[in-house]
Amino acid sequence: MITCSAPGKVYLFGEHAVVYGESAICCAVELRTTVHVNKAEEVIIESVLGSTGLDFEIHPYVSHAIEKMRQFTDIEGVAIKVESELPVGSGLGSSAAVTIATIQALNYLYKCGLSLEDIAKTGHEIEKMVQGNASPTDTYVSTMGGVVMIPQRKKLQHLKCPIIIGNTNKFSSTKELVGSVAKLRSEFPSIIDPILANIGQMSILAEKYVNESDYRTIGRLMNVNHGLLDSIGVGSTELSALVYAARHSGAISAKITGAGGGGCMVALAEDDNAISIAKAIEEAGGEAIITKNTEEGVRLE
Ligand SMILES: Nc1ncnc2c1ncn2[C@@H]1O[C@H](COP(=O)(O)OP(=O)(O)OP(=O)(O)O)[C@@H](O)[C@H]1O
Ligand SMILES: C[C@@](O)(CCO)CC(=O)[O-]
Ligand SMILES: [Mg+2]
Repeated sequence: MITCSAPGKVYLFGEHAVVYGESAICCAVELRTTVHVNKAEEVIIESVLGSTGLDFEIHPYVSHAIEKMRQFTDIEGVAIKVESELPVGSGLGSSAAVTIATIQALNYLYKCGLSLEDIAKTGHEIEKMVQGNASPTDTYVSTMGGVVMIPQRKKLQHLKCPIIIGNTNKFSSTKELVGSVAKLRSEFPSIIDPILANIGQMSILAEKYVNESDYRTIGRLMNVNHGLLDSIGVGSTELSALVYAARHSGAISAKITGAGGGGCMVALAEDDNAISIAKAIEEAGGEAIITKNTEEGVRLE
């Protein structure tokens, strides 16, 4: 049996805009998806979503990963078991983490010799296929770990401050939210395109502050990014409640992370106020997770 794991992520800047080629800065977090694979008589996929064979409805990412890996090797039957610390469909990159961990586990099991770059690229192709339109961000950061800038594929300085995630526990489908932004953009290109370009500029400006570990300035820009995400329709009452609870309890910054709609927000904290921010998020009706940036991308367990 081979076991691999891959991390989830939070966006400091640039979700949605990155789908249209703008820049984003994304940060791998210490919450991982673990995938066990073993040769078997038939295809069996087991996860919190159920137990299936090759199934593009219930297990689209894992099923496409098996199909893609069939381009490199002969896979007859395989038993795949997924365990995850990441909430499903919540903006923390659960789809990318399960995809990347599955590809790497199959890569080891069948000795395909894929490099990390190959794995990130194959993962991106799968996200595009399932999501309709997808940036390479989530799959790249899940493969490489650290803090990365996309589309430049540049590694930035490790983020040392505590990261607080607030989960609304309201499911959000990335495919649907990416579709709703596409619709808004096609109706009002002269309004929406400059907003997306502005978000991209924020990432370009913020690169320097990330590399200098200037969390105050990063935070001020993240708050602006939140407002722009709200303006393109990916906010919600529940997300706003958690964002403002975090800010009022002393967070350096608080914004939507990932596709939005429901799902999660992210706040940056000082070393000494992470717990009080987490409490404020819980009091506002969210589920709080205190985590940090990890340099560990996909790995063999
Ligand atoms: N533990 C898991 N086991 C099996 N499939 C999973 C698991 N976690 C996520 N998935 C797959 O990923 C889908 C959710 O992906 P989606 O892109 O909508 O949300 P996300 O990746 O959590 O958020 P975002 O893309 O905004 O970061 C699920 O419907 C399922 O197909
Ligand atoms: C909303 C989006 O920008 C981030 C999802 O985590 C979609 C993508 O980049 O594929
Ligand atoms: Mg996803």
